[in-house]
Amino acid sequence: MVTAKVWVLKKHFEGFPQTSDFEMKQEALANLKDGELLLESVFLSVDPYMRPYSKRDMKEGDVMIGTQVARIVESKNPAFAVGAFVVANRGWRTHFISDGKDLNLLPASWPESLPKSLALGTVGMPGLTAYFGLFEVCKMKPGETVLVNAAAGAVGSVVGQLAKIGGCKVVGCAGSDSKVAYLKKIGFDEAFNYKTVTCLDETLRKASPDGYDCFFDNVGGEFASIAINHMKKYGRIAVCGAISQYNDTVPQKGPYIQFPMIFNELSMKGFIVTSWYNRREEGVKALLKWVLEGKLKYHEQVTERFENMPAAFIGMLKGENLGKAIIKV
Ligand SMILES: NC(=O)C1=CN([C@@H]2O[C@H](COP(=O)(O)OP(=O)(O)OC[C@H]3O[C@@H](n4cnc5c(N)ncnc54)[C@H](OP(=O)(O)O)[C@@H]3O)[C@@H](O)[C@H]2O)C=CC1
Ligand SMILES: CCCCCCC/C=C/C=O
Repeated sequence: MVTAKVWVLKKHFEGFPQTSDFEMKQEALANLKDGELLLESVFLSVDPYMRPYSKRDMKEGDVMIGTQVARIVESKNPAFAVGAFVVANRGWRTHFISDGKDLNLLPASWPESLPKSLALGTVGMPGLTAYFGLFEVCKMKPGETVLVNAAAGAVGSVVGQLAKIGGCKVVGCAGSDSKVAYLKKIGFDEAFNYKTVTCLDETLRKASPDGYDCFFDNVGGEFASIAINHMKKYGRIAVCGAISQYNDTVPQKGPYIQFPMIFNELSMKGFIVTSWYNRREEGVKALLKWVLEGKLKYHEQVTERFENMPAAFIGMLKGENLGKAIIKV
């Protein structure tokens, strides 16, 4: 019999998550029935959505939500061979049993040269968020100027590079000078540290005096309120995330957005990446191709050991990650 380690939400987060809000437990897994598989997590993902979704969808004592790349260690299902790797959505667990219906096999064409953890990042959910958010929600066109915040993270770093692939000028910001240097290295035309600029309004104007056609907003709050005034006529805003607000205990009061929306005839659309998953295969194929061609660079912030998942999650929310935050079990 296999015993899985799992992390549960011991206490709902109040403000910034604390390690004491989590508890590690053990779960005895039953023997496999016909049609079932036993899987072990190899890489797990910590993502910002876990913070707002924990409040919306979880109760205390539930296993933390999340995805993993897992290896099939035992199979009583002829459609799944032992040794194959899958992406699963089974939460913070070291091992689990599946009937195969909720698994996505890694593409057979997955190259040996690429880490399988990319299926949780650049070639996974965050990469797909950038792909559909930029091409479908922002409807980015060649020659335009794109603004993205949280640009050195899992989604933002792909947004900026896809904008370059698509023939745009790209401006990004991040929370440290080393992240800014990374953005320049991967091809951003302009990049700045939003924590140290003296005037965000002036910095945005200087980076693109004519304004922005597309704004891929990962952050919300004050940044978005200022950036909206820098949109060009008919500009498009993809409301992807609002990480600056996820840990607020008192909702922020923003300036009101009607004036720039009306006078510049802007479009602003929120989206959830999974609504585009009917085209998941197309997105994965495109992202994988660009990675293999060297046009789409990636960086992963790998935390070793399942035991360190809460620390990795909290660290990611604090900005300790460059690129995708990953846990290697
Ligand atoms: N709509 C959708 O379907 C999806 C939305 N998202 C959203 O996209 C955003 C980025 O996600 P992801 O790329 O996975 O995460 P990241 O890898 O970018 O990690 C989060 C980053 O957010 C930045 N950050 C944290 N707090 C603040 C703050 N107060 N102000 C500005 N930046 C902050 C930090 O970088 P720094 O050092 O630069 O501050 C941190 O590294 C999130 O808002 C997330 O919720 C993600 C996936 C799908
Ligand atoms: C199967 C994983 C689903 C992830 C959906 C993420 C949506 C994110 C919203 C904001 O961060």
